[in-house]
Formats: sequence, C-alpha cells, structure tokens
Amino acid sequence: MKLGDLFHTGVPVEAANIEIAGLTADSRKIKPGFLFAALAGVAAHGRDFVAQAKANGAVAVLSAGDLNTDPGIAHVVANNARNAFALAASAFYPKRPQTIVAVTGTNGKSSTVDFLRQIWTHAGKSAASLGTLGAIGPNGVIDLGHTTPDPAAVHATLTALAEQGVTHAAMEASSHGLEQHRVDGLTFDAAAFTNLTQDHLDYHQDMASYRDAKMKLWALVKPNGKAIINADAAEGEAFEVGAKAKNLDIILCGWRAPREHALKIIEIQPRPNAQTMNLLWQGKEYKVELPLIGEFQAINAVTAATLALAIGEHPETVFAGMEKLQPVKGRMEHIGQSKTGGHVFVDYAHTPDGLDVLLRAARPHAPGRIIAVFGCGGDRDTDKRPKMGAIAARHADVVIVTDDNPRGEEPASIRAQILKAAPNATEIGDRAQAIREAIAMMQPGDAVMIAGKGHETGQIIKGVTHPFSDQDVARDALDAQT
Ligand SMILES: CC(=O)N[C@H]1[C@@H](OP(=O)(O)OP(=O)(O)OC[C@H]2O[C@@H](n3ccc(=O)[nH]c3=O)[C@H](O)[C@@H]2O)O[C@H](CO)[C@@H](O)[C@@H]1O[C@H](C)C(=O)N[C@@H](C)C(=O)N[C@H](CCC(=O)O)C(=O)O
Ligand SMILES: Nc1ncnc2c1ncn2[C@@H]1O[C@H](COP(=O)(O)OP(=O)(O)OP(=O)(O)O)[C@@H](O)[C@H]1O
Ligand SMILES: N[C@H](CCC[C@H](N)C(=O)O)C(=O)O
Ligand SMILES: [Mg+2]
Repeated sequence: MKLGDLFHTGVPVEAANIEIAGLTADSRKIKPGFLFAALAGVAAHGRDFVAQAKANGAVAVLSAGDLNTDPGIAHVVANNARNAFALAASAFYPKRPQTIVAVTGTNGKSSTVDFLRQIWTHAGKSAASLGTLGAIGPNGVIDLGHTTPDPAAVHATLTALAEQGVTHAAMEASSHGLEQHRVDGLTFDAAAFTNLTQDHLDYHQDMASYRDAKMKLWALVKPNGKAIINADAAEGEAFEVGAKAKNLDIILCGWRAPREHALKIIEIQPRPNAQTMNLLWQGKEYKVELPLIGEFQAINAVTAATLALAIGEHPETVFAGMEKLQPVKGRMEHIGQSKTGGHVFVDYAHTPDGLDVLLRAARPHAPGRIIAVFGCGGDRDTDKRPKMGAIAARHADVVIVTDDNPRGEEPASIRAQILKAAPNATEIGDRAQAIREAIAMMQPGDAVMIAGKGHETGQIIKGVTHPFSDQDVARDALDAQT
C-alpha cells in the first residue's frame, strides 16, 4: 500500500507513492519498508527511537511534528498522531468481520465478550472475542499482549479473523486503549458499558478522567447504533447521558432496567452449580437455566445477551445459547473440592469492587468460612490496596495477604499497604505457599477464594515473568491432601 493511501493529510507530495510494507509504533518491530509512528508516551518518546527504526529499515515516520530533528526519511505530520496512526492501521488492514461490538467498564469486559462469542457461536455464527484472554476464534487463540492492544495489532488481528471467515467479533475496550486511541478507525455496530468503579488511578488523574476515557467509546459507535448499559451499574446514568448526546439507541439491561426496550432481570435463583433466571424481553418472560455461579456472571451474561439481541439475534436462540454457556477461565472458576467438602475457586478480582462482588458471590457456596487469598499488583493504582484489605476483612472470615505481580515494587511494601486495613490477616508473601496453607486449613463447608490473577500463567517480579498458575498450585494442593 502507498503512503498516500494511509493518511488523509500530512503526506509530502513527493512521498505519496512510497510503498509501505507494514506499520508499527515500536522501533524494535520495524522491518524493511515499514512506517514508524514516533509517539509521545508515558515512559519514553518515540522520537528517541527514529534512528533505530531507520536502521531496521523504516521508510517513513509519522509524528505530531515534535521530532526536534529532520528524520531524513519521509515524514508525515499529524496534529493527533495516535489517531492518525490508528486510521492508517485501519486503512492498511481494511478487512474486518461484518459485525463488531465493543465492551467497556471496570469489571466484566472479558467475561461479557467471551459469553457473547459463545452465544453467537451457538446461533451458528463464526464468532470471535478479543481482549485480556487474547483473540479467541474458531481457529484458536491469538495472544494480544494487552486487553486492548495497539492499533496495528487491533487491525491486523481483525483482518486475520476476517480471513478465517469470522463474521462477528466482540472486543474489550480498556480505558487505556480508548485514551490512547488504540481502537480509532473502527465503527462499532453496538457497544456496552458494564460498570465504573475504582481502578487505574495511577494512569488516569481521577475518577472523572477515568470515566471520560471510557465514555469515548460512544463516539466510535455508528450513527443510531446501539448503546447497551447495565442499569444497576455505578455511573450507569452518566453513560446514558453520554450515549444520548451521541444519539445512540439505548437499551438497558439488569435488575433496574425498565420493562420496555430493555432486557430486564425479574428474578435470579442461585443453585449449587447454576442460576435460574427470569428475564423480560419485548413483553415476554423467558426462564433461563444459566449453568454458571456468581451473580456477577449472570449480569455479564445478560449484558452479552442484550448485545446479541440488539444486533438482531432471535430471542429464543440467544436464551438457548445462555443455557449452554461455559465458564470463563479464571473467573470464579471452580477448581475442586477438598477432602473436608469445601470448594476452591480462582478469580481475577483485582479491584475493590471486584473483590467485594466476588466475596459476596462466594457466600452461598460457603456455609462455613470464606478464606480469601489475594494481593495487589505493583506499579498500579496504590490507592486500591487498603480498600481491598478492608473489603477482604469485612467479607471474608480468614484473610491471607500474599503477592500478586509485584512488578518493579518491593512486595513487602505492597503487602503492608493492604495489611494496614486488614490487621487480622495472615501475611504469606510466597503465593504458592499462601494457597497451600489456605487449602490446608479448610474445614467442612469452607470456600477458598484465590483472587487477582485468574487466567494468568506467570508472576511478574522485577521485570521477569516466572511461570505461575493459581489453578495448578491449588489443584496440586488438593491432590496432595491425605
Ligand atoms: C501506560 C500504558 O498504557 N502504556 C502502554 C503504551 O505505552 P506508551 O505509549 O506510554 O509508550 P512508552 O513506553 O512511553 O514509549 C513511547 C513510544 O516509544 C516506543 N518505543 C519504546 C521503546 C523502544 O525501544 N522503541 C520504541 O519505539 C513505544 O512503542 C511507544 O510508542 O503503549 C505501549 C505500546 O502499545 C504499551 O506497551 C504500554 O503498556 C504498558 C506496558 C502497560 O502496562 N499498559 C497497561 C497498564 C495497559 O495498557 N492496560 C490496559 C488495561 C488493562 C485492563 O484493565 O483491562 C490494556 O488495554 O491492556
Ligand atoms: N459485572 C461485574 N461487576 C463487578 N465485578 C465483576 C463483574 N464481572 C466480573 N467482576 C469481577 O472482576 C473480575 C474480572 O472480570 P473480567 O475479566 O470479566 O473483567 P475485565 O473488565 O475484563 O477486567 P480487566 O480490566 O482486567 O480486563 C472477575 O474475576 C470478578 O471478580
Ligand atoms: N488489566 C489489569 C490486570 C491486573 C491483574 C493483576 N494480577 C495485577 O497484576 O495487578 C492491569 O494491568 O492493571
Ligand atoms: Mg479483561
């Protein structure tokens, strides 16, 4: 593709015909014939890597006009270089599934897009989900590295999925992704908002900026497209106001949804391995046997179903698909039963609200005690730590504070910040040891809730990822019981 075909403006006339073989914002990924997007970031500025990009074969560079020196290759200048990079990526990778929807919110995105992929697949569609768990399609999983990866990866992956025959894609839109224009260049048929509670205040200045970042999603929905909003969610009303301002067709879902133009939850009856739901859609009540536990997963399944209905799927097909839903890896995942009869679960709760919701969802499965094992990630929002400590102290009977991904921080210091609000908790830094001790102390009716790492297969300590799986450690501990 020619450089002139990638940008509306900013391409020097004499450079318009340069053949572009690929594009990236990472100088280390440049191959001969590539365009390098030199972007200003949090930790570095791409302009410092132009020389490396050229050495690797870059033939053109995109910037916001802030390179400070002449790059010596074709130079495209755009006011908003991140947006221009995303639009160029969408032009470079023009193929995509016919129907694309996005999900934003603090918690529940991965679960919702996974459930939607399953509902679509059940309805006979070739479907994919993209997000924290990778791009999952009929041909397997493509690792994405991020919940919402950079624009080149977003568009390349959608093109790869379209080439596999995928017609329906559901993707997570993280606040970082929206703020950094990672999904610009896409027009969604529908988008959903799950909830907004505290997270990522290390990156967004405050809750208002965090909310504004998520709200950017509405601007990427097609004119008169659908906005699905969880009516029970914190900040749901603000998102309704935002969607109205963009003239979107709002469809609410949840307990507090109205009876019209909404998917309303009438009743949920929890069972040991399932939940019976009564749902109201277009004046008709449907009884759905949802084979999942945890009310939050019922809410996410309802959000996914609303997206499918909004796009025009038949209600009978959608509700039948809900009855076939498989759990999502690392989301209230049942690992096994102890000899004493208690249950062990692995979950990805890594925010105050996530932990609160998880521990309350655990209660019906724990006639005995709830034993919580969790920590907090390093180089992330520090303000979450005491809040999560207090929530664990309030809702769990036994709290073990351990390490999550300490990353560049001192693990003991992260634990101390949690323990300040959970003074009766036990501190066991070694996560495997913490899980083993929790399982060893189980008595009849107890539930062990291992939170924070969910599907993750590694523990990041000082820049090195060590293989680690909560599931494997818990299974080994259960197997080793005498
Ligand atoms: C804060 C943040 O989101 N940072 C992401 C962002 O970095 P940045 O643009 O600030 O880049 P930077 O590191 O300052 O570097 C500036 C520029 O120089 C380039 N560079 C840098 C080094 C080099 O040798 N050559 C080079 O060209 C970089 O590619 C970048 O374009 O863009 C980079 C490239 O895509 C990401 O790797 C990086 O993710 C960091 C590592 C990260 O941890 N991000 C997490 C917090 C994140 O994005 N999470 C969200 C939300 C998760 C959720 O809650 O669901 C996600 O969507 O995954
Ligand atoms: N609807 C919900 N409301 C509150 N908490 C939820 C909800 N759904 C999931 N959670 C909690 O959040 C955790 C993460 O869920 P999930 O992976 O679906 O969210 P996510 O938004 O994709 O997270 P991330 O931002 O890390 O990608 C779950 O393991 C659970 O503890
Ligand atoms: N998307 C989240 C995931 C957090 C997972 C948790 N295990 C941690 O490392 O804090 C983040 O990158 O902030
Ligand atoms: Mg996710």
